[in-house]
Amino acid sequence: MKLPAPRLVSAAIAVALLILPFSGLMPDYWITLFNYIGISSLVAIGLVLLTGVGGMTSFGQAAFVGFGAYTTGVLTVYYGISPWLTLPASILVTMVAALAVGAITVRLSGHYLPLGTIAWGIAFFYLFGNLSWLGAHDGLPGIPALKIGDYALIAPRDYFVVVWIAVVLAVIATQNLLSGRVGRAVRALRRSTRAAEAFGVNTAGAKLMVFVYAAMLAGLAGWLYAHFQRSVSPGPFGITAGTEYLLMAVLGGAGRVYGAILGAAGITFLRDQLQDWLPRLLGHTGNFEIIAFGAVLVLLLQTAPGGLWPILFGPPPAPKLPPPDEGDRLPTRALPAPGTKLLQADQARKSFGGLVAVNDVNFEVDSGRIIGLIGPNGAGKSTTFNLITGVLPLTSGRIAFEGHPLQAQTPQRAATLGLGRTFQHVEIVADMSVIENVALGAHLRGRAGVLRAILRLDRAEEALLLDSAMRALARVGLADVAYEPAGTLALGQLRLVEVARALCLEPVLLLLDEPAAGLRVGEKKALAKLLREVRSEGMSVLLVEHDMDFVMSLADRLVVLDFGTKIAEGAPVAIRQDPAVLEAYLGGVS
Ligand SMILES: Nc1ncnc2c1ncn2[C@@H]1O[C@H](COP(=O)(O)OP(=O)(O)OP(=O)(O)O)[C@@H](O)[C@H]1O
Repeated sequence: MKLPAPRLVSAAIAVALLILPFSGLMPDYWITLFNYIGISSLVAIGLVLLTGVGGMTSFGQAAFVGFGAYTTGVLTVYYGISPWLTLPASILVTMVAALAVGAITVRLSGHYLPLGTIAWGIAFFYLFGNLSWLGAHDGLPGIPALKIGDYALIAPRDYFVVVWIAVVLAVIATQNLLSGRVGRAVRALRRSTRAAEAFGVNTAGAKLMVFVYAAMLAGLAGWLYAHFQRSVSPGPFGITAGTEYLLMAVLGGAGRVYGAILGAAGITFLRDQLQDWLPRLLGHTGNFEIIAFGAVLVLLLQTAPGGLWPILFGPPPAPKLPPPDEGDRLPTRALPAPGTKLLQADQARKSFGGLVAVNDVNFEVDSGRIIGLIGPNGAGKSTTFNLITGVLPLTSGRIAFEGHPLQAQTPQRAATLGLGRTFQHVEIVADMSVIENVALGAHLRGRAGVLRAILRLDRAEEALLLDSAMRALARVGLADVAYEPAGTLALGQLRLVEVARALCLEPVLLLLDEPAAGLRVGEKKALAKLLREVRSEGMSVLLVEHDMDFVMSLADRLVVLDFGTKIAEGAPVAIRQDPAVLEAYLGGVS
């Protein structure tokens, strides 16, 4: 049986937490523990975004807590500045440090990225411990308590309010960020960087943004920690603490914001109990809880890699917003007049070492036409697609789109110019709803950035983006599965989701890589009808397809490649009779 909806449970827990510390029933010791849980939750929420959502595993987050803590420590102890004024300074210093470290770190991929975070995590720990003006390994004592007027927030009960207000604000801000246009792009990054880039997402920028956001939350945690502890020393900002924060995010559910609080509570309680019980059981003291944490992590990764939150509460709900007012639409793109020269490939060549995958190919695509790009396996069709869409650079030759040379093309620029594509091997974010996958296609048609999302000022635009996604889904006949997780759909449906996503870009040229593969007969007919419709609206289509009946019945013109070389071009009727094509591709069957 499923527990009640997360919101209900979290509301009940929140109310209980609000009442208990002030009821007199909870001893100070436990309230203190809850304060540490709150402070750790802030770091873990950042890690949810960074690691769970953005896919960047960081062991070094404790160092950013250190930046926040030492900044306020130095400013309050040496310069006597009010702690409330040092809050922005703590966050700003952490932000600057994160920008510097992140600019290098987020470029790393695979296991180099976590290794990189370990490296700077250790480096900052030793830096804090060796700078004499930071008190070296002894740290900085005498940090003042937070005060409201003359009232110092020293009692755990008082500090509880400050900590949990910060946690609630961080949860709201992070949820808001994730539910908008930028958040969708970040969520797409981990599963499909190629898809995100193909629809205009600046992946390096999005990764850096997440990195800095997570560090700022850690900086806030550091500020809270310093004024609660009223002293700072390097110990809590080292790699052990960094690993614990990561464990919190993984335990709760690395992709879920509320999971961060659950994980922080789980690990903090566990550490507290283990530090109590293990020395008694083993007869001497030591950091034995680290061994237990290691065991928990291994067990968790084997049995519940998604963490506890999804097990308890299932997948996150798909976003539903009230539809925009009648007639309210995203701005549309003006399509060129039918017959205008759109795409021109002139002696386009791509070599992979000694292999010439595309061999000085020439062809043109006019607006309002469907052009089929066909050829046997390995003929160079997908490579040609990748040259046009900026995934691969040309070795020589020229490709121009609406007069713009595409030599220094990136996938993001291709999307900006109006090139919308699907992939030969579907690139879908499986754990995101179908409608959000499709809305990713409209990324460039929205403007809302991080701040607007956090402040929830993006709702009107978000409603338009989701409305546009719903319309595209309706066009491909998948409106009824809009709110399902995309991973639950069959391959044929996923291909149609990709078509809908590409349509959501409002492309000038739609590039479809084997869209009919895996489709049933009825679905193929519906897709053919849709492609004729978009052609009549003035859109052009470049279609790579192995299903000859499908492509012959649709295309105005065919370009035939074999071993990277163009061997024929013309109307489908002529191509059917072309001896070179029959020989190379159709195997003599007309
Ligand atoms: N990144 C790469 N590195 C090296 N060789 C590659 C690369 N990508 C493609 N090739 C080679 O280039 C040639 C053309 O491949 P491409 O995928 O473009 O063919 P295709 O016509 O799309 O084939 P299919 O219909 O099987 O998808 C093949 O010989 C392939 O092995």
